Amino acid sequence: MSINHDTLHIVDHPLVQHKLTLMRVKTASTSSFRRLLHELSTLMAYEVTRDMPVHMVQIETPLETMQAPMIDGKKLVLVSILRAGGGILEGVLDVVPGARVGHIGLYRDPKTLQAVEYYFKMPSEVAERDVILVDPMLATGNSVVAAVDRVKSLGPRSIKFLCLLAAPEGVQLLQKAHPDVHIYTAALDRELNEHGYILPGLGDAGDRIFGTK
Ligand SMILES: O=P(O)(O)OC[C@H]1O[C@H](OP(=O)(O)OP(=O)(O)O)[C@H](O)[C@@H]1O
Ligand SMILES: O=c1cc[nH]c(=O)[nH]1
Ligand SMILES: [Mg+2]
Repeated sequence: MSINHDTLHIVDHPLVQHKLTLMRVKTASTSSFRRLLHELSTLMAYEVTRDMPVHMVQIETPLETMQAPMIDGKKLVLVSILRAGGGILEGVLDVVPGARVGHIGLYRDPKTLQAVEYYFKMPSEVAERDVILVDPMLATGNSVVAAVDRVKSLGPRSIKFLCLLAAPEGVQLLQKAHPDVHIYTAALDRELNEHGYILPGLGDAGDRIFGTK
């Protein structure tokens, strides 16, 4: 199966690419890794929200009355896949502070690489809202497919997935399971290794964000 590039958006802005390179370097400290992830997420938020609906409101400038566009941030639901999704969530919330937030706790079983759910908490109104799922890594795709399965059962209007790094295997799995979900990533890396880690990748995102291991 090949990749559908119509629903895969690689954010190739030089600032995004520069910061991603700094994050990949193995000697990057926990604090700089976390800061870069935050900055990168803010930049990528521009792309993933590009087609957000706006409505016109009447305002008074110092000189006259005009109709001007506004978004309704509350219509957006950000869903963070714990743990590592939290790093992206904070950056996106900086630019869409009114968004509602849900969390899904998932970890990969190291042997089977299947996603195991341990937490699920969503805002009360997800039906007919636009959802952006966030997690830095799309490796086998098992975690994001499990997350989309859960969120879809709540009837949102749309779901997008925002990550930092994607492997071809994970993109294909997500596109096969949920062809309607657009994927936004800073890079499409080469492949997975035998432990399901992305190559060349950046290592274990959760461990690098939180300084565990
Ligand atoms: O596409 P997949 O093969 O499912 O892998 C990607 C998942 O692996 C990582 O989480 P991990 O399981 O390490 O949990 P953590 O965020 O708690 O470290 C990452 O943050 C994704 O959620
Ligand atoms: O390379 C990988 C794959 C899964 N999860 C990570 O944090 N990194
Ligand atoms: Mg991890």
